[in-house]
Amino acid sequence: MRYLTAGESHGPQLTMIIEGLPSRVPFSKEKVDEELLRRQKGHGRGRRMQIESDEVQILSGIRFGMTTGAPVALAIENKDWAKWTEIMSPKPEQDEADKRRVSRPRPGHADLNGAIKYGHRDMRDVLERSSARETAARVAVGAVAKQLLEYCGIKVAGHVVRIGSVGTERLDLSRLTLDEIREKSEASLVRCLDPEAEQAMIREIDAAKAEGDSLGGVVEVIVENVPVGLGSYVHYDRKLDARITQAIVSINAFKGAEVGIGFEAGERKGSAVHDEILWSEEQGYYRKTNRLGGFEGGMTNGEPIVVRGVMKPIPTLYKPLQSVDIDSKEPFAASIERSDNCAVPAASVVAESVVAWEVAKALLETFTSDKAEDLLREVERRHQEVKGF
Ligand SMILES: Cc1cc2nc3c(=O)[nH]c(=O)nc-3n(C[C@H](O)[C@H](O)[C@H](O)COP(=O)(O)O)c2cc1C
Ligand SMILES: C=C(O[C@@H]1CC(C(=O)O)=C[C@@H](OP(=O)(O)O)[C@H]1O)C(=O)O
Repeated sequence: MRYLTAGESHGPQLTMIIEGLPSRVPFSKEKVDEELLRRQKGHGRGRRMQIESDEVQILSGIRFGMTTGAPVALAIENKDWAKWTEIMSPKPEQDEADKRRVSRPRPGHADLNGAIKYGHRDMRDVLERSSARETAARVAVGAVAKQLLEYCGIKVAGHVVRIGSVGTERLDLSRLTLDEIREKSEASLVRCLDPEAEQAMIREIDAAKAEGDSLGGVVEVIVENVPVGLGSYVHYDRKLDARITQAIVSINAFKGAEVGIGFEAGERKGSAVHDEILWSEEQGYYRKTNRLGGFEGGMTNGEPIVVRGVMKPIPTLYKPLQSVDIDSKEPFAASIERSDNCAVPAASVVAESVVAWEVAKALLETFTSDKAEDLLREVERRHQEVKGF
């Protein structure tokens, strides 16, 4: 299974094609739209989110609420395009657009490297595609993957565990169901499960905004009821933990990812890291702890997948950063009209989506199926097999 996205931030639309989905996967447009709305929300978002009201258009591969097995093509309109038609015009008449050429690279963005790499003197040709607007496309694709996972009994939830200096304790998953995590994060303005931390995060976002500054943070994604043995130890590019962390770092502004206790493992002794193996008639094999976040040897071990990603602060600041004009080579202080000042809550939805995609893809690699019923049968068989193994 694979997907491609196309589209510029201020172009007419985002376009997605998903190939390799089995047939007969239940599909709801409303569920995709719900995910798109979740990505638009969160304290700290800028004015662009008041202009957009993301809604998916289904162009192929779905009939009467089910996938047909054909490629699924989706689109999301950019409402802001109406104001950008001239500047984003594909026609050769460039006079007006030329006057509005972007010659000032923004620190922390793809602008300068992208311009050098692709030979653009107008950095709009870089920034339009490098913009995180593309994450809307990935959430739509992830929402399709989530529906495939849901059909197989696999649940995904995400939440925010840090914004700036405010962090939360690690969750005890034996005391909280995934539905509760989803419910609580949904009720929070910053997708944080701890109400006290939520208030402190909001205060910190507001304070940074007042100073013309921005904030990053850390998000966590949990996937539950994953069959044992997705991914493989036999080759580097089949290790599912590696593919998931790659997917997280591929989200705009993400600078790192960890599985389970992640970097903390480097500080602890082995006995405080590895998860002992137990067996019972009722549960089959299980672990007392899940410090390794559901992975051993690049494969799922049946425990919940727990991954985190760290997002750097938004690079476009109201408090200008210094840069150099590529025409005059003169220094300038970058000024802006609008930007998010914290997009960590939105990014947690993107993180859920890319993780859901990777798990769904690995599921289909392990249990190759043309139709959804065959996939479900194989997944259930694996769950049974593990108990008696
Ligand atoms: C949901 C989301 C919203 C974002 N919004 C902005 C924004 O409004 N302004 C900005 O400068 N960067 C924003 N970013 C981050 C930039 O897109 C990103 O830092 C930039 O493309 C450079 O890529 P890199 O940080 O991955 O190197 C956002 C990122 C995400 C995930
Ligand atoms: C459009 C989205 O995010 C955008 C991501 C972004 C960036 O530089 O990454 C910059 C801003 O865009 P604009 O310059 O049009 O205000 C954000 O609004 C979105 O999340 O849908």
